Amino acid sequence: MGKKRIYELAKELNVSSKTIIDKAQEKGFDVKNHMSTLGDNEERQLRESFSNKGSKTAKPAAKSAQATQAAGQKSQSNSSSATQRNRTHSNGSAQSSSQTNNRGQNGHRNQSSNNRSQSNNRVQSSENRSQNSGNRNQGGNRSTQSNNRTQNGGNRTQSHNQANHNQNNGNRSQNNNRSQSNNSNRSQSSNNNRSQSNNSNRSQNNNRTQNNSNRSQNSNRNHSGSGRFGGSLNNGGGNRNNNRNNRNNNRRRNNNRKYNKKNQRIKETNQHKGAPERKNKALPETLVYQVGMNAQDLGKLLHREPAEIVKKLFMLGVMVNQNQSLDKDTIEILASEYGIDAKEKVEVDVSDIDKTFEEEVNNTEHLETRPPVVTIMGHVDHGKTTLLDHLRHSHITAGEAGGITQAIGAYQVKHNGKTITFLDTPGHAAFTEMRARGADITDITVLVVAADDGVMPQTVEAINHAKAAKTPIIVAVNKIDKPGANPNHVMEQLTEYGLIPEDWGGDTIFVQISAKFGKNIDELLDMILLQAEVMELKANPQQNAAGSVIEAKLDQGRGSVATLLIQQGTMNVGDPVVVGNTFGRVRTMDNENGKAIKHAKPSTPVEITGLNDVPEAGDRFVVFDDEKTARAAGEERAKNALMEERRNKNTVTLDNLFDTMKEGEMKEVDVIIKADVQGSVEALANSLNKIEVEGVRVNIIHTAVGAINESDVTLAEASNAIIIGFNVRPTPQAKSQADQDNVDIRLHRVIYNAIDEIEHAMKGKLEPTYEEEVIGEVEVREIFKASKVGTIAGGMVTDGHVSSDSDVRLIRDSVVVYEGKLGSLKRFKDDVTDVKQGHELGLTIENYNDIKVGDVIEAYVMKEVPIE
Ligand SMILES: Nc1nc2c(ncn2[C@@H]2O[C@H](COP(=O)(O)OP(=O)(O)OP(=O)(O)O)[C@@H](O)[C@H]2O)c(=O)[nH]1
Repeated sequence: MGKKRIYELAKELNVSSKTIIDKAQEKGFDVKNHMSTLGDNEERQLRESFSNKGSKTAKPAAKSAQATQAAGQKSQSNSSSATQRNRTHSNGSAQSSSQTNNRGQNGHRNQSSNNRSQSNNRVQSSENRSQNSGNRNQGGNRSTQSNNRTQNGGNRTQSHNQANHNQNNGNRSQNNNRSQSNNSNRSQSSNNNRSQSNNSNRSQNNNRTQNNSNRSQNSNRNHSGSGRFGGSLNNGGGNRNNNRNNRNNNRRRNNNRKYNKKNQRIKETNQHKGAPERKNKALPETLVYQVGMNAQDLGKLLHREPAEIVKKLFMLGVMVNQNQSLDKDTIEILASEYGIDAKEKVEVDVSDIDKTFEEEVNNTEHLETRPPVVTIMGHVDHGKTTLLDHLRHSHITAGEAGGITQAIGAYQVKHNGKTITFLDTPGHAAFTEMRARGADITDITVLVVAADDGVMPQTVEAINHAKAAKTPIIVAVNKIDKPGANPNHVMEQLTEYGLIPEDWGGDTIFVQISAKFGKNIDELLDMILLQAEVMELKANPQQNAAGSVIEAKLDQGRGSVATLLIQQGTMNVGDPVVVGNTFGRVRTMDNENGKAIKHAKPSTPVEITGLNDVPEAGDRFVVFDDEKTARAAGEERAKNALMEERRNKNTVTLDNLFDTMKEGEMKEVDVIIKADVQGSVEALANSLNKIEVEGVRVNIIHTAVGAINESDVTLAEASNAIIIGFNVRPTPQAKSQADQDNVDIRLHRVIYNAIDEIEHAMKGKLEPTYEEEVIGEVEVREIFKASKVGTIAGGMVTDGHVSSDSDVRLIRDSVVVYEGKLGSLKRFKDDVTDVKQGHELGLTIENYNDIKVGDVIEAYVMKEVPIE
């Protein structure tokens, strides 16, 4: 026997799945939902705990049976009029009643071979339905049920119970249940027939009893057409309806018979085999479904006729046609009826290429070692371009405008038979900008520091940017050929930033080079490869390509041209690709030397054409299996405007810091400190490091002396950091960039305030401070009373102005009499938003009428106080 599922046990025990789940969890069983399975021991324990409850649940049934008896006796004399009342409800409720009954029977056809216990189960299930899930019938039937119970239940229930007493005392409560259910059947049908048929058929087959009930409905309804209400209703129509009802009922009766026969068959089959018979094609092992599928869809997946699915659902108590959408629970129960597992197929949002990208990048199959991707960073003129130039044996420096690297490029060099990919960025800002757009493409950072110049501000920024990106740093101490070169001094300086040479007990690789003369360049490449080896950089060349845009432009002749770095998979000419918000097919693909290639493996930079628009640097790209999907995804993304998304991106600010921390998204609050002098930077950093709140700590990712610049804002945006400015201000460009990117800049003049503010924000106590600002004064010169609006003060603005959203203070003889809000503000008869000094006005004060001539009304607003 297979393991029992929660819902199956729930059905058997006549309790909700949730009750079982709760109980199971209470007992420490590992169950999650109604589909969870139970071990034999667990099942036994649960049964035991519910067997106690079972006797409790039987009580109300017994009670209601008693009530039935009593009521039945009481209302016997009224039975004919009550019958009429029922009839008025007849049509709709009769239908649902027959449905209910059938459902109940079929749903439990497998549970027992004993007729009596079948009927018990049936009763239980119909009760379940009326209590828990079958809201469908409740409203319409309730009144008729009670009436019927009153009329019919008495006699039959009595005799029935007596019989049960004689037969089996243990079943008493169940039998009572049954009589209840029969009563409710009866509610929609007639008494006489039912009582006859029930009496004669009950012991044999309850299905038939229902059919009899249906039949009896017809006779009653016909009766009613010509009976008490016949005259007042449309007689002819009534007959027509009755005939139709007869037909319907006959059909239903036939159906019921058919189903009953079928049920009997299935019941027998199931009793023997325990699992439904498999027809024609084998069932799939798992039903991979989507919520909302209908019987037709499921039929295709299960290799079964939709009609069979509908029937099966019908037996499970779900009345649907082939086209009706089904919910998750129904589909899962259906699958378990077929004895197979069900798994929901989650709708893939093709336009969410970030998700696809992550999946592709995190794929761990067929992994092969890939070349490292290296970014060279450093202070201006320290020799980045010269180094790359030497590596590529070309002469970029000579052709560069102003000698400053202008474009982002990417190149591959071969060393000892291995490949290294170099990204040439115009500084750390671009590097961080790429990161801000989600393109974490650098594996290793080479920090170039001129030995004659030493550590400069941008060297420090570069270190912090690389650290924030969590890439290992290899220091290339450059220009060692120069007379004033002092590599040791550079090494000393860098220890302050945590970059300690291996010789000195640290773990940072230092290489002393001369980019200009090519000294120790091979050693540098060796070290890069060594670092790469330690990092075990791998990718799967067998899957669809995914990666990032290094740069892109519109070329007059070739259209959109994009330099891409392939981070995963292999890109082929002809591949359908979505790049950022654009899409296309790879028409041509060149390597960094301008040579056309057909395939490109991970870590390869390529230049492609074929996109329908120009993507942005830092955008991600994903190759799709077919062009149709790529187009759909690209168009969808274009529609959603990626830029818009970025703007709405939830950046961390002090205002939302606490909430973000609460959501468990944060373990560290990243902070950038800029101050006027180094002493303040250190004092602030030390104090902030000491703040400890609920396991969250402050992490200072960058500190420097000087104004807050664009690079700081970019770093803050990429790292979700807050910038604290101490005695410094942001540059205008940095300010507008921060506004645009929602980067929180906090400016302070007192260290204590800065610390206090961060601490309060971390504790969720940060509240804006408001200050009252008096904006104007009005002298009341006249009073008007209006029944609807109350007292209207006519007067003159003697100072400042009054605006319609002002708060007001009524002052009489220099004493504040009332404070409240302005109700209305008028000039002559018009509502206005503002009245200036020297102008007359009319005003009311909300909820205050005791205004007098000579009063002074002071208007004020509450202003948020900017943080010091
Ligand atoms: N003597 C000497 N000069 C070097 C060396 N490396 C670079 N230079 C010189 O330093 C100057 C600046 O070099 P670049 O390579 O343009 O420096 P960069 O870091 O790329 O500068 P930006 O592109 O402005 O960020 C050039 O005149 C180079 O010739 C070196 O190893 N030795």
